[in-house]
Amino acid sequence: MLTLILLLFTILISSLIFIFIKWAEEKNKYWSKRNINCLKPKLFIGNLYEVLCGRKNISEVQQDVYDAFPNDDVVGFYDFIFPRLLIRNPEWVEKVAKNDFSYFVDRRPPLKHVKNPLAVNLFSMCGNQWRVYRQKLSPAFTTGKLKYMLDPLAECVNNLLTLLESHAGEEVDMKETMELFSMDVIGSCVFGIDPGVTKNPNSEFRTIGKTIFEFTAIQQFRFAVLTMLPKLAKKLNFTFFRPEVVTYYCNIILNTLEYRKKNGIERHDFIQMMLQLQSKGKLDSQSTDPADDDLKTDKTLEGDDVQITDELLIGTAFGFLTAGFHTTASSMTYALYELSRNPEALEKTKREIKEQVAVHGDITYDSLKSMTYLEKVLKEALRLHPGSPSTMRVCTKEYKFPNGLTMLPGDSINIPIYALHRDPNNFPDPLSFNPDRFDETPTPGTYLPFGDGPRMCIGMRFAMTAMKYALSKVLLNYDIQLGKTNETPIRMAPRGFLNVPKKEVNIKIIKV
Ligand code: HEM
Repeated sequence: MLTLILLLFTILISSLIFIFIKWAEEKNKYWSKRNINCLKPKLFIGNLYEVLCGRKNISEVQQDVYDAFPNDDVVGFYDFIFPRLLIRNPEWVEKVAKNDFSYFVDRRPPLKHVKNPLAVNLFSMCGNQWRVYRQKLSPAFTTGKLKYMLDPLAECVNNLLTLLESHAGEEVDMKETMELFSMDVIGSCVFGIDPGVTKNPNSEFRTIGKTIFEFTAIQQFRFAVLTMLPKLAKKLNFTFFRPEVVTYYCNIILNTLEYRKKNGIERHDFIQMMLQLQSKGKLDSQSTDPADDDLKTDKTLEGDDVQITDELLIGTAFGFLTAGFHTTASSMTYALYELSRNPEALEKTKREIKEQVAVHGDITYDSLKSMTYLEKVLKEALRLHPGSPSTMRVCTKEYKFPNGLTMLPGDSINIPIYALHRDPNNFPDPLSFNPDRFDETPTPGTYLPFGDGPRMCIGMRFAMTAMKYALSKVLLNYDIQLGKTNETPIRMAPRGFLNVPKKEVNIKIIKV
């Protein structure tokens, strides 16, 4: 009897495993059935094998797929079991991100099974809710508002200079230093507190913040379950962020909100603007500056509304932290790294900064605006090392590409930013650092460090201002030389969603 039960049990388990494997094999035929080229995916992990075993970063893996089919407009990619259409043709990139945006409004399908205040933010919002909230939030990022943001930024830059002062004449790990600076900026300008991260790298804001971005094997497993089996994830009470992280950031915002409301305190930062949004329903000042044109949104939605709850404010601030921290830190690190390897570009940048300081008396908002070469240096650093490997869109209504290829609601699209930036058809001699290539505007759909279209990075202007401000102050005070102990070329950390240097990036700083 026991033998029979064991036999039946073995047959049952084997059949289940067989069905599961057949199901996964079927998933891996998605692109071949649609006659779209792709590199052979592995069972359950798709094209992510080299990422999961730590050999390559997701940008490099997507570039391999992109480069494998140089004559195709699109190629197939498998993110675990999920098929994504990777777009190679820049005109089609423009269609998805900009011209036919109404078919591709969302970044991902709605996160129906996620119950977590930190998940409610602009990045993950969908449809009309996203449109309305983006429209409400956009004025916070206009040129006019950013000018005021220089006050809290100045404090962070001073702390950075104090930190560098104590290491003058030495090799400094810029990866670590810029991460500290970037955390200070988010703490001060977004959360409205003085996180003291540059002064004390072991502060709670930094140590807890660091865990958000750790992509350990357990995190990878949780992420895989959350994305592939969201219902099971809910049953198992899985969240992407650990409960103590959620509690910590919720408390900071709630305490700041309460303190400001109670004491009538006002400060030039994002939390203040979000408080205004909560009390008045909108932010004052609609910008007429043409530089703010990309922030213009859909006016027809002015009648609709999104309730600005405390939960939404918490999610927004946390969203700014996750979207802005690593991207800003690594862009500055890469800019300094490239400048330290390119003495001519470094000299030109330093000369421009000195000239502008002579004209304006100091580093001001207007002097930063006039630093056009520094801007090109940052643009070129962002071309070679974009913070984000790619960006996503999901098809929300049936759509046909010019060759007749049909996208169905739910089909997922990937715009491979890194691969597009390194394609010699888009940028000749793509691996060389040449800021002057930005004397001409890149072909639309080829250069997207901040994404493109109505859903592009809302923090772009803030990030550029913060980076220009800090870099100009650093280069006004220091000469820089590439450290002797770096790996060349520096490699990207293989795990995680963003392009971050794998190891330290040492640069010698010499006081001038
Ligand atoms: C160098 C720094 C940064 C880079 C390279 C960067 C890059 C990006 C990219 C590629 C996207 C996706 C855009 C798309 O899908 O078309 C994005 C979205 C976003 N970024 Fe940034 N970002 C940076 C800094 C920041 C900062 C400092 C903030 C906040 C203060 C921020 C907030 C956001 C938000 C909220 C979104 C989602 C926008 C939406 O869906 O409407 N980013 N960013």
